[in-house]
Amino acid sequence: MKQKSQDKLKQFLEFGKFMTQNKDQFSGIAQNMLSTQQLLQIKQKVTIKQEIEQQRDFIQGHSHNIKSTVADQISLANKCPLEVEKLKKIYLEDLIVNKPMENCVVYVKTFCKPSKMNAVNLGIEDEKNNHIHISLYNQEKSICDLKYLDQKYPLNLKLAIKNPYLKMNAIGHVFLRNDNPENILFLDSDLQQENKIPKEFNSLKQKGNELFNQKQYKQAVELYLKALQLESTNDEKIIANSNISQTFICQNKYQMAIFYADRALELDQTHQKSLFRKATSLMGLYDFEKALKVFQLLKQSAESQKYIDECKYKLDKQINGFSKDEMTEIIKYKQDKKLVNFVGNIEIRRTQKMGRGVFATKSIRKNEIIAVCEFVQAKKNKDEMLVEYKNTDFVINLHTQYFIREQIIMEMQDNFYLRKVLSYLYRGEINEEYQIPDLKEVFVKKYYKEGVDDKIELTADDISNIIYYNTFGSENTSQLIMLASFFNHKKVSDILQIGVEDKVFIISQRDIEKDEEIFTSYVDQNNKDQQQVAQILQKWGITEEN
Ligand SMILES: C[S@@+](CC[C@H](N)C(=O)[O-])C[C@H]1O[C@@H](n2cnc3c(N)ncnc32)[C@H](O)[C@@H]1O
Repeated sequence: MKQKSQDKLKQFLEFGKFMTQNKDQFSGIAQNMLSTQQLLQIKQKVTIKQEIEQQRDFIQGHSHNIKSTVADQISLANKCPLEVEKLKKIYLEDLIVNKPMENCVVYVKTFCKPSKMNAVNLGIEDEKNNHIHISLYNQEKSICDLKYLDQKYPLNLKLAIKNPYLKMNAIGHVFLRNDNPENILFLDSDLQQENKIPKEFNSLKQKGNELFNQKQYKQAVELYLKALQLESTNDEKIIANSNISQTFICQNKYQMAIFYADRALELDQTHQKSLFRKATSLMGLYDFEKALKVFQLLKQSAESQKYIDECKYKLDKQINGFSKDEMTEIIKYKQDKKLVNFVGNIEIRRTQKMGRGVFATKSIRKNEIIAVCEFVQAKKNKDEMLVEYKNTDFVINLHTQYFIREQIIMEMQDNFYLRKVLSYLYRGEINEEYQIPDLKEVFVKKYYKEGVDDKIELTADDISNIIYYNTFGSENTSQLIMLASFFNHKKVSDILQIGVEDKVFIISQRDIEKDEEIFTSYVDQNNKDQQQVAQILQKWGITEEN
């Protein structure tokens, strides 16, 4: 394990040098800012997982010496008593090192399998995605029987930790320590909750609604689906489908919301809530034209009129064009919700001379939102810079490139989707037979073919190449906008890219005909230094500008 991380560090350093030697490569545009908090959380989670896995490997290697005793029979006796509700609820980030937090409780769930040395070691996360290692002392008398531990501490086991104590040990390792088993309360794991599920439609619906109100959407959907499996009446089916639709709206999963609203509407095409939910979802997908038609099916009321007016306004703007400022405003309007991925009327096709490119499948109007997709970004953070790269501002930019790579490698370990998207970019760059991804499947549905896609592997070198050819950077930030990487270069860009939160909006800057190729510009459009522009483009293999 140690060797592995040393190798990784070596690769990073080599990559940094490579970046410095090729610094002209990395000019371009970048506007958005994203905190490094996300990266640190991922790093933390991966590190804890690795530590605990290492211990488990060790235990497995010595299992012939280890026996569990009768005292270790599984017991979930210390179920959560009510008194915990009187304690102050805090999060992992509120803890102070070496100070027991009296009369407080932190709610967490496990995210990896347990191990045991002197204490039982668990990786836990709270509702804010903070992760930490916890050591439970005095829980088990015997040493370590992994089968037993796995049963007692399953994944996603919910725990309430009373009077949590964050400890720093002699070598600076910070972890939660618990010596008193009574302070660890086993709440229900998802598995145990199964047994409590009611068997009758109304109770299922009611329980689903309760979970919905607590924003436990996934669990609520499960109950509504269970209710649908019963021999329910049409009215009941309508309610359950419509409620599922609403649950997906709350998660900004509009395609799914439409699917379930439609199932309710198949049984009653005038069901008001389902019509409303479908129309709202279509708005969420920026399909104002269809949304308007559905809103117009609602019974007339002041409220439905309000939605119709809003929808008409947006449709009119979509047809007649937004100014850049208006567009930014509209996008901001969505900021209070979590943004979703969207792919409009575009697809990837082969070009004559430039490998793959992005083409319009229908005519696209000026200022239309062509796509919304996530991106990976690193921003300058002086504290985290490596000493060797501290000298010039330019090098800071190189560091962000380097940092992105680190971030991607960390994220890829758990994020299959990211691996898949990157594999399309990478193979596109090296293979004659460029792969043609279905953008909707990859970016919106995040579709996955078991047995085929799970073989995707990318080495650190592959990632370096992807970043080398696809990342844009400025002095402060570097971005890898995966979907945007399929656009070829032209002097004057056809598109505008606006970053909002963790997404980039790709917006047309002119009317585009069906079947036309859509281009972006790889260089800063304000750069008047022709020689420099030519040099930058040459490195992309572009000698003549179209
Ligand atoms: C970000 S990728 C664009 C997608 C790429 N065509 C593909 O199939 O993966 C950049 C690469 O596309 C090619 N390319 C883009 N614009 C070009 C242009 N105007 N002329 C020639 N090649 C171009 C170059 O090979 C460049 O390195």
